[in-house]
Amino acid sequence: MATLYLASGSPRRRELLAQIGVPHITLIASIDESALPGETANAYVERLAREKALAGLATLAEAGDACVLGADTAVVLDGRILGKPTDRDDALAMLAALSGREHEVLTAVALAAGGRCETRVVASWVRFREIARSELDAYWASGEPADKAGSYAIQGLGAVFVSRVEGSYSAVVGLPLLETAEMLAGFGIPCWQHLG
Ligand SMILES: Cc1cn([C@H]2C[C@H](O)[C@@H](COP(=O)(O)OP(=O)(O)OP(=O)(O)O)O2)c(=O)[nH]c1=O
Repeated sequence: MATLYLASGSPRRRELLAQIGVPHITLIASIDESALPGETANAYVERLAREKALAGLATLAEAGDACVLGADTAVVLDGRILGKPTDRDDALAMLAALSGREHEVLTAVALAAGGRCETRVVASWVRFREIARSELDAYWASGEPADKAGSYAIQGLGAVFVSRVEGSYSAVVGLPLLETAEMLAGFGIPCWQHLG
């Protein structure tokens, strides 16, 4: 069986892969996350996931039978990509824009091995209730928004803002587990390995 590497610094992605019983080794592969001029959100997350997987593969001295997984998540509102906030003002502006509205969450997964690289993009929709100004300040002070796309975490304190989710909950957190399991199977890597 191929050895799976996860090209990600995200603790959420490590936990999600572990949740479905897929052993892996974490790699750190840094890439430039800026969007290209005119690039759609869909094309953006797919490109970043692919670049993370390929950059991860390139760090391995001996690629052998290695398979590298890269992923990227973006929140999309009115066609605008909301990535991780640069600072407090940026986070509060994002959360105020998301307040009382529905937005799309796009997560792309890429698997690279040998000369092969496959990608999938999963779309989900999340609706927020109205958020009060005082809640925005308190939420920022919790530290949770700082490293999350769209400045919130559905799996954390941010859950109190979420009135509705349609699509893949695990994709919103950072890795669509159904689609990831299907893709891994195509590379000969099964899930539930902890069951023997
Ligand atoms: C919307 C949302 C995002 N997120 C997180 C998932 C990702 O870690 C992050 C989006 O940023 P990404 O750039 O996709 O990922 P990352 O920089 O954290 O990790 P890496 O590129 O090394 O894989 O936001 C949540 O944890 N919960 C949520 O509800």
